[in-house]
Amino acid sequence: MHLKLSDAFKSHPVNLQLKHPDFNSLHELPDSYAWTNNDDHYPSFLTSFGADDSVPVIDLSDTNALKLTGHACKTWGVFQVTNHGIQQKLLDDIESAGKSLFSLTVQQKLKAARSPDGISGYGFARISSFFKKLMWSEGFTIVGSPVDHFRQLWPQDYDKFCNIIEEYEKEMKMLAGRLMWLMLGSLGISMEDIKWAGSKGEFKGASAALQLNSYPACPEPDRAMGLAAHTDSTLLTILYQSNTSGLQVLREGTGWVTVPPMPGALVINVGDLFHIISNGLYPSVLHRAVVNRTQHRLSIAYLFGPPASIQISPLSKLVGPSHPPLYRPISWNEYLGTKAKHFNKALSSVRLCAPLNSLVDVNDHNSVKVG
Ligand SMILES: C=C1C[C@]23C[C@@]1(O)CC[C@H]2[C@@]12CCC[C@@](C)(C(=O)O1)[C@H]2[C@@H]3C(=O)O
Ligand SMILES: O=C(O)CCC(=O)C(=O)O
Ligand SMILES: [Fe+2]
Repeated sequence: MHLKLSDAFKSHPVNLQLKHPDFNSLHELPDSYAWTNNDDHYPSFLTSFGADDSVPVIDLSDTNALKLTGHACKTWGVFQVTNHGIQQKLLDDIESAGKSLFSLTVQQKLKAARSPDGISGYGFARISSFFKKLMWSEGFTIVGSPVDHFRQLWPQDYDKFCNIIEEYEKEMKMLAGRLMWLMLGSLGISMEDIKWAGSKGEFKGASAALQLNSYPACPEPDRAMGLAAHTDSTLLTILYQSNTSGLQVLREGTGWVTVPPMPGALVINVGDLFHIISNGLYPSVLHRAVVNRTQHRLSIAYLFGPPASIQISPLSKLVGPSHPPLYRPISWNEYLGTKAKHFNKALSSVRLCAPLNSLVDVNDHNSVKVG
């Protein structure tokens, strides 16, 4: 059966609190937003101040980009890219579209609320249901055309906003394809190994979601959580975080490392599905967003994956007698359903054999060893 990405949560509805807060009216942190280490699966005390370990930055025009990408994926599961070909004007346009959206009144935004079994629309992050405390953020997810929702938000000029989204998605899709071939190439995988990429390797049937995240300035940032620690259920994610810091990644042996915003750079996360097809060679990076006292922060994530209902599995070239497949075949839709049910245990729930020593399995985040 050919399911679309938008069908992923039909059998996993989640009822998040519909009434959304007006963050601007909150001058102190309500208890429902105050996180203690017990509320988080990955405590804050792991934050590394001034660690000299920093997320790799790769210039995509560098002749060595393939090798550098392989090393970054293997050792970090995340890297920043420069010279990626996305015009600054487009990044500015999507940022200001996001700002217009989140500055609408709560009543207006709720007209485009995501339904419990839907994928697109306004609301808290889906993973909120796994936490007792609320996150200091709001989000808007776009899968397919945003026109119906945007008509609710901006009855007069929804067209202008739809065009920006369309253009952004077109450019991101091309960049995602380029990054896929760099990441796959670094593993010795070529076009004939990925049938669903199409004869020209342009990933025509790929699915994607665009996630706009808004983190208002927060009266008590040290006790709040912008977006709780998670891995992305994607092949890869392209994140634009503009010029306000907040993104942190968990580095084994070091703790939480801030990904510093660099003008015009984009952050690339290895997602759970790439971890699966690489047969565990590339870890999907655990990350979170923290908030700050004075600045509103906006981030835009392009979540890229395979066609929603094709089965993906560890690539046959990476599997052999000494490297048995670590994961069973699964489609993106099924994986999203699994994530909706098991959250951070989703990857281990599709794992075929237990890691030899779970203390060193970087993608079993329940046992990850941090110093
Ligand atoms: C395709 C998707 C991945 C995502 C769930 C979604 O259906 C669309 C939103 C994505 C997002 C963005 C914020 C963090 C996250 C964990 C969440 O709650 O919604 C991711 C989901 C994911 O990667 O699992
Ligand atoms: O806002 C950020 O920096 C992180 C966003 C994120 O992790 C996501 O949208 O999946
Ligand atoms: Fe994420």
